[in-house]
Amino acid sequence: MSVVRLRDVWYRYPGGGWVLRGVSLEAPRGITLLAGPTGGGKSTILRVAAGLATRIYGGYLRGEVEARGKPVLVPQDYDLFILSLTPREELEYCYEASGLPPWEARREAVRLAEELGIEDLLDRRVSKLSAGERQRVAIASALALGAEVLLMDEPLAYQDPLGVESLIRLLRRLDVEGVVVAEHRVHYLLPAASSVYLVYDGRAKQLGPGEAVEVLAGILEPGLRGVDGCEYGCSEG
Ligand SMILES: Nc1ncnc2c1ncn2[C@@H]1O[C@H](COP(=O)(O)OP(=O)(O)OP(=O)(O)O)[C@@H](O)[C@H]1O
Repeated sequence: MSVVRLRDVWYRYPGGGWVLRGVSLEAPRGITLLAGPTGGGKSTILRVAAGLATRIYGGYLRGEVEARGKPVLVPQDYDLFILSLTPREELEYCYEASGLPPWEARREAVRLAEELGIEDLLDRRVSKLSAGERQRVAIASALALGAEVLLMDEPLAYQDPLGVESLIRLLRRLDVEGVVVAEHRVHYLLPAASSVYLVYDGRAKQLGPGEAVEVLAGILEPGLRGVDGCEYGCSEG
């Protein structure tokens, strides 16, 4: 059963040509990796899956888009996503926006912060947090908004290897239906992925465990071949 399903989806931004040209994909539970060359359409697929493409950018969309539960897109630029002065205010605001009364929003904000290990950040200024800390807050905000399918655009950008490992551990244990990640640094995510799509030229092609390393090494990361022969979905924890 897929958590996100696109069927023959075509999309173009206002005034432009088609940037998605018949995308069909099914993201199962767990982490789905969208990889591919720059400008291939990864971010646009996330926007379409989140139901934001035509709402925010306009343009023209056709084809079928379904998500199991509420999809929330965490964009690469967290400053566009986190609107409050402090994480506490942000989480309370998101919970209230999801329909909780203020007293419950206050309680849930603390509970979620503890769950994600960001309770120490609650009363810090968002503007003074590191990129990695802001990312945690953005993920928490998405969950507080009721995300059941988390869509993440290049979450590994600007993260050091330790930050990457801890983010991937977090993504694997989140209580959501599924996570769809657009990412260039594929070698970190391949072992954690349940499904991998190569996105290029407005199309998406599913890559099986046996071919992902070879194909992505050819296009994105020549070093992949040398790292190990790990097939995706192979590592635990
Ligand atoms: N807001 C926009 N308005 C018009 N065209 C856009 C817009 N955003 C993206 N595009 C175009 O859509 C195409 C796909 O872009 P998209 O950002 O989805 O690719 P991507 O695979 O995520 O690229 P990258 O890896 O560089 O982030 C590109 O040709 C891009 O120029």
